[in-house]
Amino acid sequence: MSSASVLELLPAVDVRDGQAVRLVHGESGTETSYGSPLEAALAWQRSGAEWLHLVDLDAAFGTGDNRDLVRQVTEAMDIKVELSGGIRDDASLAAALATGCTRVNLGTAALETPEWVAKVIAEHGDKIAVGLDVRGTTLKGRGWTRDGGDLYETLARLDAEGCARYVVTDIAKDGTLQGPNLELLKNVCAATDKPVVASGGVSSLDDLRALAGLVPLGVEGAIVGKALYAKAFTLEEALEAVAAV
Ligand SMILES: O=C(O)c1ccccc1NCC(=O)[C@H](O)[C@H](O)COP(=O)(O)O
Repeated sequence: MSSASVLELLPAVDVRDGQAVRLVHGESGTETSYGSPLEAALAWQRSGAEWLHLVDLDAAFGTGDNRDLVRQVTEAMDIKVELSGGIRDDASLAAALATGCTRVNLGTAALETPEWVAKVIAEHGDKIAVGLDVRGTTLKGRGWTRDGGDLYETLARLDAEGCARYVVTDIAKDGTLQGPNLELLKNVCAATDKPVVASGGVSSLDDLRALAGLVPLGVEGAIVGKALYAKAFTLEEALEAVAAV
């Protein structure tokens, strides 16, 4: 479990075809574009973010990659960066870690090549997080398009392998501004002692306060995407709201 008492906020920059975008339910083709990923990342940094959640959606979907741009954005940051999307083998992991990011988030690999994931967890420790992206309790890989087994069975296996942290996304909520799935997060926290980063659905400062209320259970951080781009609140307001809980 995390020792931090204030919920960490990770503003998201999801990159598709060189642009910062947000998707609905993570579905390819539902993109709303928000311009330059570097400008977006710098704006979150200026607003006081301590973390950036940076996703290469093309790498996740297998429609190419934005590797050079992702490296450029990561190198421009003075803050911690969590990299996600298409990190599935030695080459993509080496490229991700070479950007100087703080940690990477593995998704599909944890479902399809568990032996490799166990090996890199053993090698890299808390530089590796695993994304548990679910519909109901079924995990999804390959850009959230393919079933990948049961959430709790996979969580038990990864815990036994020493996985340091989980990024938990309810795909039904992602990009919808419908609020996070607090029940799912509580259930995951009850099933593991490792810190959990919540992702998907944040719509308001009250959602963030509710997530901050789960810090004692093991929720360490929250990824915020659409709500910031849609200007539901500012990052400054969000940081203030979670600091007051
Ligand atoms: O993270 C991935 O690898 C990924 C793969 C395929 C589709 C989406 C993916 N990530 C999306 C995110 O991490 C979002 O930025 C995050 O869940 C924010 O959601 P929201 O606040 O609801 O916009």
